[in-house]
Amino acid sequence: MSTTLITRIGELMTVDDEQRVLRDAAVVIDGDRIAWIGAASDAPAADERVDAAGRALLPGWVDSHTHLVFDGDRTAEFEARMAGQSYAAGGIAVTRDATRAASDERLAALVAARVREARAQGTTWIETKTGYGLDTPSEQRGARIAADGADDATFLGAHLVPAGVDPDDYVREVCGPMLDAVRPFVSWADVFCERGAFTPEQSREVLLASRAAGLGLRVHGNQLGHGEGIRLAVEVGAASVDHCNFVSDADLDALAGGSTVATVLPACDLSTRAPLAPARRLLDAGVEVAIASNCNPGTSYTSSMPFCVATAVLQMGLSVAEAVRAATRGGAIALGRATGEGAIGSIAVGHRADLHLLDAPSATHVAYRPGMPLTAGVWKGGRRVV
Ligand SMILES: N=CN[C@@H](CCC(=O)O)C(=O)O
Ligand SMILES: [Zn+2]
Repeated sequence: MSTTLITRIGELMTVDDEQRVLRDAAVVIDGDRIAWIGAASDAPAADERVDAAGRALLPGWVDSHTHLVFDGDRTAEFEARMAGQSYAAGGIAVTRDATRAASDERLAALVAARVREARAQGTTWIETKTGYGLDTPSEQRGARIAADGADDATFLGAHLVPAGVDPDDYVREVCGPMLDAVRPFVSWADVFCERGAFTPEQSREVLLASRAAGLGLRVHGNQLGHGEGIRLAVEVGAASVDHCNFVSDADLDALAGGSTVATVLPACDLSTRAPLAPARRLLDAGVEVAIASNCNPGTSYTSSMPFCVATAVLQMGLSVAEAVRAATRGGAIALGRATGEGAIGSIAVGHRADLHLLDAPSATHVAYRPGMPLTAGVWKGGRRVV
């Protein structure tokens, strides 16, 4: 297996247990793993040498929440929103129709193109969901395409009750034949627990059936108003509850007392003109916070993690170190992949060599120069992909 030395790193943000930041540092990649970290002056020789010339090196972004398996866009809905309308779950049906009409090949190509866009901005691990099929054959197809195109695949049959279908019948289908059909392709299940989507009771039913089928759990919760999504996520031991725009003191206590990550979605909050998720308050209460893009055609048509990190710093009150951690290690924790051999989201010996070289001397530039193309190189599993 060949080795690569990345040397003369101006700022190496490890996001490791001690949150170490090394200056004039080097990293050695061996195969798909990180084999060595230390001072550039002590670095061992390697087959290939990359001169970072003072640039910053970070873990690749871990985007733990996207919906990439779709066709069509929702420009008209976005324009209406910018003219004052509020977001409602019903728009999901527009994307469902466009997605069902697309061929398998076209959908797979769309997902691949979206993953390439994300990677070009430093994303090295990406989760994606079904949820624009909404019947058993279409959800199964979405699950297969999600599993082929992304690193983690999530079943979101409980995204919207299709018009004309009885909600209880639909929940029975999600928990029965649909779950059986997607099971070979996914390791996670998610539910949109919100007024206009699924009630807490329906959501609990879907989550418990999914857990019984061996899937890890995630919840879309408290996006459009106060409700039970966050507390339900903690109660069932979900790995993550995502959105969290409306967080009561009881929700905060539940999160602080549990192990569920609160995933905030800054680009979605801007695109829906929602109150920003209270990431500062969550961190201050000791809650593990992740940042993800929520790339989807309805509420957040971007996969730019640098944009999300910049927004978290500029608008949500996070420090650069907190935002970088949330967008790397936080996402890895939300996907159960932050520890052990081959862990992602931090730079440590034995972890996967998923790395992001910035065209800047420090990670601060991601927030200081928002919207600028600052990705100089990306390694995924030790292989240079950008
Ligand atoms: N809120 C639920 N699901 C997506 C939006 C889906 C859509 O509107 O197409 C989200 O995470 O924001
Ligand atoms: Zn989502």
